[in-house]
Amino acid sequence: MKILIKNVWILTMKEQDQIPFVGDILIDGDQIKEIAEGIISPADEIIEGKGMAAMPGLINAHQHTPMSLLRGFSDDLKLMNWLETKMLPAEERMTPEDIYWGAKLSMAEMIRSGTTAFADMYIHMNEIANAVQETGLRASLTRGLVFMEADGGRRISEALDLIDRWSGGAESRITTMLGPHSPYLCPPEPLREVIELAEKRAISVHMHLAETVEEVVQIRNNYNMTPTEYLVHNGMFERNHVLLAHAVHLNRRDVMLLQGMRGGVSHNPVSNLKLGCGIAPVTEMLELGITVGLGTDGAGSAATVDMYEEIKAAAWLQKVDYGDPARLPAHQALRMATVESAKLLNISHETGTLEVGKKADVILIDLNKPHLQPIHNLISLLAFSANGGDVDTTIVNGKILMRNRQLLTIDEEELFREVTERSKRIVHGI
Ligand SMILES: CSC[C@H]1O[C@@H](n2cnc3c(O)ncnc32)[C@H](O)[C@@H]1O
Ligand SMILES: [Zn+2]
Repeated sequence: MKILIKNVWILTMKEQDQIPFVGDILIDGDQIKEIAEGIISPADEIIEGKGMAAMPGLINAHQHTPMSLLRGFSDDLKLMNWLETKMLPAEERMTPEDIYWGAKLSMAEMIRSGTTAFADMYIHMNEIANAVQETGLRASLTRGLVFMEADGGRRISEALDLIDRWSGGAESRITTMLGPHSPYLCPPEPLREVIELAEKRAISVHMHLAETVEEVVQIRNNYNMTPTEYLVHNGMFERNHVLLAHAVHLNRRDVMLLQGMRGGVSHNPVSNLKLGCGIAPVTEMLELGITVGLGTDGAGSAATVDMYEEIKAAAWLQKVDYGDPARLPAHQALRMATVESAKLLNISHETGTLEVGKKADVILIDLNKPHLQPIHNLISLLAFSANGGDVDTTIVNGKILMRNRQLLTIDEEELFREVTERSKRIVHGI
């Protein structure tokens, strides 16, 4: 299948300060074949891009997709209380089919708001992989491992089963990681086992870190270390590529300990704001060369999985935290949501920028909207004025998943019917 996008504003995200230009993009199969002005080529589908902007699909570096079923069910609680009294009991009531439909609900929202790839940590990952296969998205899937319960061993076997069954699956759109949940739910011995397993099999690790003050206090009381020191002490960063979610409560020494790590940090500002967790030291990490991408966390905490909200929140938080409007400018926030997140998922050789030879993960944003005019500075508009509803077309791996805001791989009527019934049972037991 060949797709030719004509006369579109192009933002490749390849260089730091690329100036957007008007041109054409030719997609052949799953790859970008050419980016230039005036491309003449036969194509199966020609998209007139006049009045639109093309940019790399957004990459959500930390998600729990089925938690869309728990959206709006619990507000105004602190993280531990929210998790222990609301989320975990509801998750106990979720069947594998619920997980499938909840994941699909998140995927519909992601395609609609321009996300083309995401990193997911949850349970019943086989169902999520099936949903990825059907919807056409790109994903890094992780079975979350919690070791405070007796069946931690079974969960490791589930994690390995996911890896063996799905790595490279769905036309190579699926990759996998190992997911020890967090320092507070992973004691040293099983944590070290997971780290060794990850090293032996060259699998990346996806883990929550230092999300709350309470976590820092608990790890200090148990091990007389910060959560970051705890991971270093157990050998997390010696050889592994690691995707750390949150990293809100880091002291200066912690930030320095992360310098040079393979992988990096997924900043999830909306979830951190809503749960009252704090503001991550993003610009400090960036100054030390640590890769910082962007994620939403689950819709149970973030309320939406629209990455445009994260782009804005990330920038606003750094500006207000330092009292300096020059912190985290528009192009840097967009980089975090694309090329930097791709590094966290270990897929930057394939996606995260618009480049010849890379996978065709492209989104088109409709600029014919009052809030996107006039076009003085396209980068500023896309970072600070656009929202997920402005995405007109979403293409992943050369396949169109949404065109003119019509989803092509998901039946939304059926989806809404399923999630309405299922969420009632999960949340209210009816
Ligand atoms: C065992 S699968 C993943 C597990 O993580 C829980 N979760 C969702 N959001 C957060 C968060 O912000 N911090 C910590 N844990 C979170 C989710 O409910 C699943 O149980
Ligand atoms: Zn999370």
